[in-house]
Amino acid sequence: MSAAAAAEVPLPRAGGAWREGDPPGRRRWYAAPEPLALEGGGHLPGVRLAFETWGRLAPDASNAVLVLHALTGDSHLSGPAGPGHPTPGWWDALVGPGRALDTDRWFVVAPNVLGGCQGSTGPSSPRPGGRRAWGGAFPFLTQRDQVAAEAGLADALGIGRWALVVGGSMGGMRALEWAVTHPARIGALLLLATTAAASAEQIAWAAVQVGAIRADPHWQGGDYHGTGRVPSAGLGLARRLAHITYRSEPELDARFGRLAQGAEDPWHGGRYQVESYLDHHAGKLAGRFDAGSYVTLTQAMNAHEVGRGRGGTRAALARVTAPALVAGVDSDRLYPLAQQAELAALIPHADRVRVVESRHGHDGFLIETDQVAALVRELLP
Ligand SMILES: CC(=O)SCCNC(=O)CCNC(=O)[C@H](O)C(C)(C)COP(=O)(O)OP(=O)(O)OC[C@H]1O[C@@H](n2cnc3c(N)ncnc32)[C@H](O)[C@@H]1OP(=O)(O)O
Ligand SMILES: N[C@@H](CCO)C(=O)O
Repeated sequence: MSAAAAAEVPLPRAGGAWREGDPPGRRRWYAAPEPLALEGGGHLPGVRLAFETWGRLAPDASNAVLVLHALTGDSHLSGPAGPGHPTPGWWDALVGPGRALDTDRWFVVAPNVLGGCQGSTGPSSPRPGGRRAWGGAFPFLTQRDQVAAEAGLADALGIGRWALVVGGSMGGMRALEWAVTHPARIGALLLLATTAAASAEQIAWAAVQVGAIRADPHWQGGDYHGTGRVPSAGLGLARRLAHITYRSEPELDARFGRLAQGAEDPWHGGRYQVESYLDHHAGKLAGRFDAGSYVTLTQAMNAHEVGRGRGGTRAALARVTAPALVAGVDSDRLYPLAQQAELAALIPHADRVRVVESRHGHDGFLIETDQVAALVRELLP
């Protein structure tokens, strides 16, 4: 740990004596001691990552598990909603005594991604040296930049090697980058519903979402923070479109079919149930997420290509030394199983691709916690 980091933010140390009496899941911050050198050029000063932990770090720091969230997730992996946590933990069923990530045994760390808006530095954060938010001046980030920031957090926590790194979707992209960039720091790897590189179709869906946000007159080139006008209509449209891709056609049909929402009449300005459902998800996201972060993170996902500058996908994946499991969701139309099959085939110590059975599509990796727990238990017996 650098002296500068230690001086800025009180951080836990290996040894297990720290944080007696602190409730698990309390959000903390890591402040990077130096500006972060970015893959696309330039530096990002003042990097902070919000993170939460559960369990206790062993004296030799050998029991740490890193969990990396997806696009609109956060550091609140486990625990109830409360102050600072508008929603309950998004993988609560996996974390706790006796659960797959058994907190009597494992020290679980969940950071909020760099570029996000749930405590980590992102477009809505104050720009160092000024009083305004970064807004549209926030730099372009890649998954590698985000992992570089997370590596700084690991260093500061005294964690040289993770017993397991696990992530789904965008979190899976970062888990993969961890395993390729820092193979010696990974004891085991679990990749869920993710890919070696964003595909043309994934970029296409994402581009329409970014376009919807930028078309909102309140976007103002990303410089809307503090103006009282927020591009929530654009963000809501982006979420509606994204949410369709996160679920499966049979699920939507079985749940909503052609039914009208309550007493509404779709022939006379009313909505179908499925429209109301999308409106609900749009409103929820607009209430908890920053549009600038949505754009930054979406662009970083589009840039994801593990083979870039490493001689291609095959050569990059050959760097992974950890035993790995790669799983996809059978009904996922956004990250189809072929992408996970490719990863499983090319990662040297990966088992055959595993299939999470779910009618829920891509979101199955968040919903089918029993099946995900079984995969975690294979890697952390
Ligand atoms: C719970 C969280 O939001 S976790 C917070 C952090 N967020 C993340 O980590 C992002 C990942 N999470 C997500 O993307 C989603 O929230 C998921 C995947 C967890 C949701 O999955 P599911 O549990 O299957 O929820 P589902 O898509 O069925 O939506 C349920 C909601 O739709 C609402 N809904 C269902 N039908 C309709 C309808 N016809 N009209 C309006 N609303 C409807 C329900 O009332 C429910 O509302 P609530 O979530 O406010 O209680
Ligand atoms: N529903 C997930 C999907 C992204 O993988 C999220 O909002 O993060």
